[in-house]
Amino acid sequence: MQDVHDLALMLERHTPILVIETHEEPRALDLLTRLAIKRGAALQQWTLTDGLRRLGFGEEPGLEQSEVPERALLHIKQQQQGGIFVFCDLHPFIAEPQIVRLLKDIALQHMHAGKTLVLLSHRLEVPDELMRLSARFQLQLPNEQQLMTLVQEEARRYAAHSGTRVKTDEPTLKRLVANLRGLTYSDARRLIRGAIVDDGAITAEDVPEVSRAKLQLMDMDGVMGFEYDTARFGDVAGLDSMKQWLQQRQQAFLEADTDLRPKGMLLFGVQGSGKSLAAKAVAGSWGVPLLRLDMGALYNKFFGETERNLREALQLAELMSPCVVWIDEIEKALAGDSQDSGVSQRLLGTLLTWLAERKQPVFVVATANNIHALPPELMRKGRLDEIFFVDLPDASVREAIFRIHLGKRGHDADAVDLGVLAAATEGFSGAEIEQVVVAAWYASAEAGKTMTTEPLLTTQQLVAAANATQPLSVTMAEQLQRLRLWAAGRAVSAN
Ligand SMILES: Nc1ncnc2c1ncn2[C@@H]1O[C@H](COP(=O)(O)OP(=O)(O)OP(=O)(O)O)[C@@H](O)[C@H]1O
Repeated sequence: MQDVHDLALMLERHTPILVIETHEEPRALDLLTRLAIKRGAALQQWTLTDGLRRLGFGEEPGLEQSEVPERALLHIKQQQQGGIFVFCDLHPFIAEPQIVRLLKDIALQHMHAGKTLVLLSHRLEVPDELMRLSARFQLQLPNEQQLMTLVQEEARRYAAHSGTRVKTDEPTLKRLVANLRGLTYSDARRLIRGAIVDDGAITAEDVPEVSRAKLQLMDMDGVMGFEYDTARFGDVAGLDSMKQWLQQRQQAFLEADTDLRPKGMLLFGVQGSGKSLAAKAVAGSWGVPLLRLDMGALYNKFFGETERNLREALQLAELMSPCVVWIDEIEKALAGDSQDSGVSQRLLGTLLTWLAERKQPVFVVATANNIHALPPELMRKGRLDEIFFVDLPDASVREAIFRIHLGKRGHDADAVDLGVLAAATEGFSGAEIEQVVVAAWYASAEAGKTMTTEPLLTTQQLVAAANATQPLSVTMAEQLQRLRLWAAGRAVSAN
């Protein structure tokens, strides 16, 4: 097994403290036990509940019953015998000065007494004093072949238990296995089991469910969210040049080598012009998961660890690849002010480095309302592939938006005069047109005094709803003009 071999190599390099960050404690202990047996070394484990005890060669309770880590460490420091000492619950105590000193004392005995400490926790910040005495070891994650074996094992188990074979098909199985990449053995097994037991089959519906569960397991919930709600290009009226640009890149995104793969795009424009809808449509039309990165939550949830968490979120996106990562209102995180002590600058650095170095097919769709707040470094050619300006829809696109939203609510768009509606909604955004349809629906429901039967909307009702609306382009005419001026020559029109 590769892990035992790698771990043995680390011990041979005389590393006094090994740090293993994992949620798979039993697997790590099993590995250490095998290693200890192979080397004929004594193995002791400390936990908060059982104190120190011997592992691997049969248990010998009462070695040092202390649940207090200082006493266990002192015991190890004073004993003559060498060996491997695994501390499972040390993370809450690791920063305490006595603990640091004792760990250091034992580590310094490493060469002559042959004592190796292993710190095993789900997460562990090693204090600076111990940095040079320690090395991190990462348990290997299962590759696709091993994941496929796990699926087969679970399918056999289910069949033996229920007497029926698990139904699935080759493409779904492949997508499921691809979505399990990056998970530990035990987490992958749990998700596979969950996918099978509900209906005795691995179906297309299990794939997004597994992606969502995986995101939760990775503890990025809130910062990186899985969006079920994707769209298709057919749901987006207009934006033809952007759609064409994306269609030309779909194949390269899914199949090309790293250098040729498209990286992403920035969409900016007035509120409600369909930027978010377009981000959803990229994922839906390309048939890949959509992850939403909430830059605001990065700041709030992990105060003081913002860049590290952005890095982790982006690594996670690679594990979820191929996927689209949608960074909504990117200016909110990157604009920066005198108060943030350079965090936004460092976040930008982290994002740009990742964009340049990322290995997996992850397509970024960043959306922004206020382009003036964005740092010029992000706008430079080559960072993202293109910058699109989403302007207000022209008359023909307004007709198409009416058609989509009337259709969505069960109304026949051919029963109204779309030309008249387009003329009545000059300067309206897509979101405002949708609101006109919704408002007219309520008004007509009110007229018919019933909410249960679908009222038939008339052109007049829709025009009345439009006339009662003051579009943002009127109240924010100046900002819109500034956006258009900035876009000229710097961005491509998405429309
Ligand atoms: N071009 C369009 N075609 C169809 N529907 C549209 C279009 N533009 C906007 N809409 C409708 O308006 C809703 C809101 O638009 P969306 O949230 O995508 O705009 P946005 O530009 O991201 O706005 P914001 O900047 O306020 O987040 C969409 O969910 C959709 O229903």
